[in-house]
Amino acid sequence: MKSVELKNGIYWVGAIDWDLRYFHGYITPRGSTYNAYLIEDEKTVLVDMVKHYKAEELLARIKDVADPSRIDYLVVNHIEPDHSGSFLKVLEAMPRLKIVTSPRAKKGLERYYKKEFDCILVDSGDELTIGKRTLKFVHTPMVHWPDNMVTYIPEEKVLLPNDAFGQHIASAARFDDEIGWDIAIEEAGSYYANIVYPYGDQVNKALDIVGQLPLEMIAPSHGVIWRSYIPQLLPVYRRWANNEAPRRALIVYDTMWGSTQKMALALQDGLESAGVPVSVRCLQTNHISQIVPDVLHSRAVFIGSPTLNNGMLPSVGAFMTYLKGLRPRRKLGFAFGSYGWGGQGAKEVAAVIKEMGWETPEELINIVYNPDESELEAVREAGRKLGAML
Ligand SMILES: Cc1cc2nc3c(=O)[nH]c(=O)nc-3n(C[C@H](O)[C@H](O)[C@H](O)COP(=O)(O)O)c2cc1C
Repeated sequence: MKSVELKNGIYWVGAIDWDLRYFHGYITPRGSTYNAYLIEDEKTVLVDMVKHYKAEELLARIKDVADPSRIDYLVVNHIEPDHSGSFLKVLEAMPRLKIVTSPRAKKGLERYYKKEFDCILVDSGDELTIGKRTLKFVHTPMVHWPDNMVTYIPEEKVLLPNDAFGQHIASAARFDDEIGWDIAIEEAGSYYANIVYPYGDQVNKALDIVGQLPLEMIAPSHGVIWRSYIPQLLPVYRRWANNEAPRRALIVYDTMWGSTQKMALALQDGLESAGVPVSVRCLQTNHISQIVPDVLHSRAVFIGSPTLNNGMLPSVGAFMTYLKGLRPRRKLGFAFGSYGWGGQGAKEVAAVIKEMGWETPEELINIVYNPDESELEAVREAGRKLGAML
């Protein structure tokens, strides 16, 4: 297994997970990578690791550059098992290694691996000299776990930010320009929407620091390494963190007998006639994790559910639970649906929308059984009205 030299003695030594399709509830059609980095200087440093079943691949790629037994430091930027799962095997192969991490990560490692570890604990702003180069650590708590930190190498202008700026892509390409902006940013958006979305305030704080650093390379822990598209990437991340979305609409719904679907399509019609580009996602054919990137990229979001047994459909319930946890803000939208006698489905959706603090010019549109043409026209009109407000 080969390593890839990124820059003067800095190597990618990670693992490629070609078969990964499910990542803690998130569908990953392109697979992923777990990126680890080796820095060769007077001291040899491994930054981050890989998932448990990829330990051998990590060690093989390290051996391409250095004898693992002479590695001096392991920097743990984040303890989540997709990065730390190989930790015990790494410690076994690297007996002289000293662990460099944050106090919170040390506690987390000890909980996960049921042992005490001697660590060099670093605070935000601390530096470690490894020869000609310096490693500078910046804590970025809750981007997206409490232990998160990033490592910066000022002499090389390289940032190793772990999960920030990541994307789930398995590829022979190691760099953004090898895969192209469109795929890299699409997957970065999907990653942001599914994993980082709730932490916009913390991302903004991290961007305030990162934005000041001279950057030639951002090497995250998943996907391709950013070297050509950094000037485009940082403003996009800032917009996501600020919950700024373009003038687009998303309609998400499920249906049992087609009535809520008719309403969804009438809404689409109304929005389109107001000149708003619309995505329509039925929960029978789209996984919730593939819909939330559209939430990120849409200023308006409409959610439809029929009523089943005094509540919303379970598929819509799962979507609402996921969505609420991701805390999307600055959205416009309303609930809609068809019902027979109680109408609680759309009402439950409306209650969650209210809880999320979205602007709702129409609170909800709830129609008994199969909508007739005049009712569909009212839905179309609501779409046109809201489209004009966007
Ligand atoms: C199994 C089942 C349970 C239902 N339970 C309720 C209910 O508790 N309250 C209600 O108002 N309507 C209930 N309905 C009626 C549906 O909400 C109604 O048929 C609606 O028009 C379905 O919309 P759809 O065509 O978009 O699926 C139920 C329908 C089915 C099939």
